[in-house]
Amino acid sequence: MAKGKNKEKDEPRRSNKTSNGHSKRVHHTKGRQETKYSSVMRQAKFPTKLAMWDFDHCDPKRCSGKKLERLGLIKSLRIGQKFQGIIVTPNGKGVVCPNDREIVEEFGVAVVECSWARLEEVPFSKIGGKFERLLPYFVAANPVNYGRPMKLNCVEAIAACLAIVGHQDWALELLQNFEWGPNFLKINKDLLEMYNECTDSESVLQAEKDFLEMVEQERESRRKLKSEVDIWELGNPNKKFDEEEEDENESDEEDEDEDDVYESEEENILIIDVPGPEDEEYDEEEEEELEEEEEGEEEKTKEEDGIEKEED
Ligand SMILES: C[S@@+](CC[C@H](N)C(=O)[O-])C[C@H]1O[C@@H](n2cnc3c(N)ncnc32)[C@H](O)[C@@H]1O
Repeated sequence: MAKGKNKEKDEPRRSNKTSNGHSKRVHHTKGRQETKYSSVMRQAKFPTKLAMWDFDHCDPKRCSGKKLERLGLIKSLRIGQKFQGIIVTPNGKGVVCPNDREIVEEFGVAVVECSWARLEEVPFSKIGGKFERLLPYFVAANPVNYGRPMKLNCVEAIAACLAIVGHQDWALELLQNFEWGPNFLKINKDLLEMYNECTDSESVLQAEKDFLEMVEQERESRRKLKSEVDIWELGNPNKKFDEEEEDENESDEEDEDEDDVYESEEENILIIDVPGPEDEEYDEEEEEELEEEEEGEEEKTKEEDGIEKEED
């Protein structure tokens, strides 16, 4: 039973045997009788069958498969037992596609609850079934692998499969059992819309390829744009280095620059010296600092001009 998170509504009492013929465990918590049967009822209520082969690799507190099991939404399968529905597995051949809808509706979805780091320990030949599938590109929303592509946990993998075949409602129903869950559908909204328009595995793979190419192109043009902007913001680099050399010779002034920040006594403003490429902490992305440097440089030039004129 999930700790204090049992959201099950009161269910009508039924036989005290589970679907496997085992006796239902009964827990007495704070005067309330909680039975495993409510879980069984929930599974019966979920619109399709969900199953997993659980290899007990993961911390039960963080394992999404185990949580689904505690909620009675998923059934554990034995090694050697095959599954008739769609099996979302790293061992899959094709990818899940909208054409899988009927299989999902009739026979359900299964996953392999194991650690990503211990996949080689999984006896894939002894589990699985006729419809083993990979998932196309998705980004994980779970706290363990947040933001990482492809490494979905079990509930995300099942939800992704349900959503691809057009059952976003079922996907959401499942994900809502996790605080972060609905975010999975939000961050993958565009991808899902794209996959929903496909038909078979090939068309999903093509959509995935187009999407990844588009992302790469956007990344490339952002990179180009940024480097152009940086060049303009830096001004004339030759001029900058000449000036720095001159500054180095003026050793008295240099002491004031020790922390790269000093105060202009005349105008009482902070002038920040932006580190150059030779400085250890130089960061190309600090655009704001570069802007301030330009302004600082202008101020400095004005000051120096003023001094020279006075000396003249
Ligand atoms: C490796 S387990 C990790 C489970 C995790 N410990 C949890 O809490 O859910 C995740 C399972 O989800 C399914 N899965 C996740 N991402 C997948 C993908 N890109 N392709 C196929 N199956 C995937 C597989 O069944 C995989 O074994």
